[in-house]
Amino acid sequence: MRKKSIKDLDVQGKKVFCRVDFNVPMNDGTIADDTRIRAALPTIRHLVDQGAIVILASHMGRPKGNVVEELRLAPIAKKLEELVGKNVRYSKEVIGEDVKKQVSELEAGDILLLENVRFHPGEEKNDEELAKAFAELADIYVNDAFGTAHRAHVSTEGVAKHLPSAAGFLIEKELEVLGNALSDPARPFTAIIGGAKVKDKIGVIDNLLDKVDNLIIGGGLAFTFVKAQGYEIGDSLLEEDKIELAKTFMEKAASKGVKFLLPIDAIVADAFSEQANVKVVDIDSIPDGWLALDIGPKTAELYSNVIKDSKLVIWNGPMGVFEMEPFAQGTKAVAEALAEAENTYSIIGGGDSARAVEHFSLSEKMDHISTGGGASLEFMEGKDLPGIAALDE
Ligand SMILES: Nc1ncnc2c1ncn2[C@@H]1O[C@H](COP(=O)(O)OP(=O)(O)O)[C@@H](O)[C@H]1O
Ligand SMILES: O=C(OP(=O)(O)O)[C@H](O)COP(=O)(O)O
Repeated sequence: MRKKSIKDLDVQGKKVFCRVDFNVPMNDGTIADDTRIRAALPTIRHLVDQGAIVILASHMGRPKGNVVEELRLAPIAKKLEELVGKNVRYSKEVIGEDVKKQVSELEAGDILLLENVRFHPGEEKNDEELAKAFAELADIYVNDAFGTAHRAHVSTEGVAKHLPSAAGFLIEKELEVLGNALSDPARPFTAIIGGAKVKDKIGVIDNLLDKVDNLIIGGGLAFTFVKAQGYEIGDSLLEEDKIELAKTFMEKAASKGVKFLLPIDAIVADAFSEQANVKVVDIDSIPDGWLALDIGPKTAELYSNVIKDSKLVIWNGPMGVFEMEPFAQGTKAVAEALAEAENTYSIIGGGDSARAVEHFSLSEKMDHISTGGGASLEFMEGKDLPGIAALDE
């Protein structure tokens, strides 16, 4: 069912409580990457232009209900001011008398940014009292925090139950792009799954096998599959209790005619370190005591060719430990193949893959970089995202 859009609302003179995802990477008090702030600008600008009184709420990091000085949103307010070109007020409180007073002083087109909502112990517990307190500040709730849409917290879900609600432009765009990709995919459709979180990604692999033509596996999670193929993997990442499941996925792929691509060679190291001894080995020759930390050059070439022959590619999770130079080549090769593939629509599923693409200065060449890692994964798994489910239809 289509959710109500911010476009369907008359917000002139109305107080709008708008949840955004300003959970940006910080480096010594400065914003290391403002992508998520920029991604929320269309909604914020629309609200300002339509004469709404804009109350913005976001989390940053995981302060677990405590006030953590380094996680205050003051630098975000400043950055936002620069980006929207107008004064942004900032409250050092999440909720309370001071917030109420500040809200009462706002006029149409004004913006107030509340303090990091996760400083309040009620936020992540989806506390009803906090939901009511937020709702009392406003007339309308807009959710534009796609990156946090998979969390059922007060500012993403609870508050929606107390106010008329709608989705912002970023959430709409993410749902449209990801939804189209999955419901009516251009073919050949290839999914690339990498990274380290085997447990988190098992569900999505199962679900994707019903949709894709090619499933490419890389990163640390590949080695549970390599082990399932019967090879020794040394000290590489392994989820012992997922080996049997990995086998069933390979069988499912075979029975569905889905090409299931696993590394055929790897870069192995004798320690998890940039200074380690490193060599390239075929996948059946990972030495005892060594760790596979990247796909090898033959695998990179194989994967690149499949990418270039695809019409649609979704990518979640790096191919190796790209943060360390000796293990960055596989991820770089995949990013470059996507950048060069002119007839391929590329979707990057947030998180570390987005960071990797940025790291190789290839972001501009991608068709869609999702602002949500976990959220885009849960969406691809076919799960309902609570932050979206709670919005009015
Ligand atoms: N072969 C590997 N062994 C161990 N860690 C790996 C390997 N390949 C990739 N990684 C690590 O996986 C991490 C990202 O995993 P994950 O969080 O699952 O991805 P994402 O954030 O894109 O969803 C990166 O920090 C990377 O260093
Ligand atoms: O950065 C986020 O998620 P992501 O790393 O999965 O993209 C979101 O802001 C959600 O943060 P959370 O995982 O602490 O709830």
